[in-house]
Amino acid sequence: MAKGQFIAIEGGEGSGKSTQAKLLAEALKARGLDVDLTREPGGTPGAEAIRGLLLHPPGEGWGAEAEALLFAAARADHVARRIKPALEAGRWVVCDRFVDSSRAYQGGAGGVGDETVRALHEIGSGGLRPDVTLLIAVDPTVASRRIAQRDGNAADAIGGRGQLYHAAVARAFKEMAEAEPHRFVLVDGNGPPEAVQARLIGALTPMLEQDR
Ligand SMILES: Nc1ncnc2c1ncn2[C@@H]1O[C@H](COP(=O)(O)OP(=O)(O)OP(=O)(O)O)[C@@H](O)[C@H]1O
Ligand SMILES: Cc1cn([C@H]2C[C@H](O)[C@@H](COP(=O)(O)O)O2)c(=O)[nH]c1=O
Repeated sequence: MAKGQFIAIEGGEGSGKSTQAKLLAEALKARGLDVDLTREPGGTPGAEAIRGLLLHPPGEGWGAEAEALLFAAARADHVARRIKPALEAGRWVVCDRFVDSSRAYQGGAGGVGDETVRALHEIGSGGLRPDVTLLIAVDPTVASRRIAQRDGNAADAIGGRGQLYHAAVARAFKEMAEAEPHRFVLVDGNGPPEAVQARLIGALTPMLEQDR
């Protein structure tokens, strides 16, 4: 059985990841591929429970290291119980965020450091990396407008962090993409969803043609 392909969609808040992940899963299914659409943090009952603890923390919230460990724990469960079995069964996995979010948010903006996040990922998930990571970038004012329209004032514990934090997240993503150009594809997320989707599909064309 051929191993499936693992596609991660990354980017800052409001860049359109969830919208694009859904559209991409539909487009891949329409090509006859067996697709598992999932997300992080989450994707399994245990990881979804950890998601609740991370986005709506009890008490005074988590310290930076505890937060990084919780994301790694959620991911370990998700990889072991859902992503790896799907790939081994020849399915394609489309994941709305993966380890590069931990590298950008906890490692970069949160100050835990890239090496530590990667070490946690090695322990928890055997260092699994996507075959391709689609990094969606939008103008920050566009992203803020979309989030305000979607959420009003109801930000979660991480989305509600200040502008400086989210600017550091964006910088960390950019640096990762520059450092690993063979894995990352930078996608312009400005414009209507259908136009962004066409760019994503364009970026995946070599992978799709290889699979024919
Ligand atoms: N290309 C687009 N043009 C206009 N609005 C969009 C576009 N893509 C998504 N939206 C809208 O913007 C909001 C945020 O989109 P979405 O939830 O897909 O982003 P996200 O990157 O997954 O956000 P988050 O990381 O905060 O969960 C939603 O209300 C969505 O309908
Ligand atoms: C996987 C992952 C996520 N986050 C943050 C990013 C968002 O603020 C929330 C939830 O994600 P959503 O796309 O808005 O649903 O969690 C993070 O800090 N580190 C991670 O590894």
